[in-house]
Amino acid sequence: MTTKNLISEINRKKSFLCIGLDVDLDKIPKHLLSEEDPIFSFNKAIIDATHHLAVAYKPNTAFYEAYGLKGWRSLERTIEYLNKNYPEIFTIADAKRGDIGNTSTMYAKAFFDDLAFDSVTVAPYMGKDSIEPFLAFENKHTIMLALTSNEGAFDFQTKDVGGQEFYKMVLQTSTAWKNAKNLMYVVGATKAEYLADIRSIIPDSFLLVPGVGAQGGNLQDVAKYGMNKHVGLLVNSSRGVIYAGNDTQFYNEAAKAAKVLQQQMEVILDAR
Ligand SMILES: O=C(O)c1cc(=O)[nH]c(=O)n1[C@@H]1O[C@H](COP(=O)(O)O)[C@@H](O)[C@H]1O
Repeated sequence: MTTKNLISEINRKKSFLCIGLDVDLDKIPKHLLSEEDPIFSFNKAIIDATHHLAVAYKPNTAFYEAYGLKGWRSLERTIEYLNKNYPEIFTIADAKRGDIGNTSTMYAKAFFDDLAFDSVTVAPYMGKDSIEPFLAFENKHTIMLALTSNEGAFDFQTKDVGGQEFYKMVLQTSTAWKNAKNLMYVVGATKAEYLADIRSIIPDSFLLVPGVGAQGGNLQDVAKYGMNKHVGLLVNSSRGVIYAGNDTQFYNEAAKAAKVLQQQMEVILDAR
């Protein structure tokens, strides 16, 4: 999907919501466990109930890899279902990959060619030659960790390196990489106050902002400091949406939770 299409979907749906499909068999409603593929059944119900409220879905691959071959099959069925039934939705494989060049190329093929995701998350620690293989894919997006939502973000990312914080150096450096136009960045919603500085380095890039909901990030602050002229934000909530209910009508509860976020986003977008 092109960035242009993503922006027009955001404006059409009045939403920049991304729903995280982080499916844990211990947390899904018990009646689904007797189904042939409980994870896919859960995802399908959530997607069908919320697709009009969200512009993106983000399965975190850990939650699928944890169940081995069966889990990977559930991931494959989920992305196939999204691409076939809701092609206007932006899809994110949250896999946090990145390795030496030839290995990164294989990771990129796995998520862009084989599974046909629109984007994949990557970790920047190994530098330029670990990320450029992802950027070589046309109309695919590589979402690089910049300033993460967790406590450990302060271990390295905010450390001073030659007069500036490390995450700023990462952002600045990445803008010179080949096909940098295909980069988006992850900034945790719990770090909203950093967004103004981040925008001064990458004014036009899309940001994936997880951490609203279960981690306590504030949507209004994220929008205040992080929104650009094209909106430029995808705000993710996983547990706060998908586990809003736990009975046979769980998908209706998820839709209600998604609607609350979408309505807040609509107010923010209308006030621009
Ligand atoms: O890359 C991510 O998506 C990510 C980066 C980050 O800094 N913090 C973060 O929580 N995430 C992911 O975003 C999702 C957050 O889930 P909830 O806290 O349940 O909304 C999980 O899949 C995390 O792995």
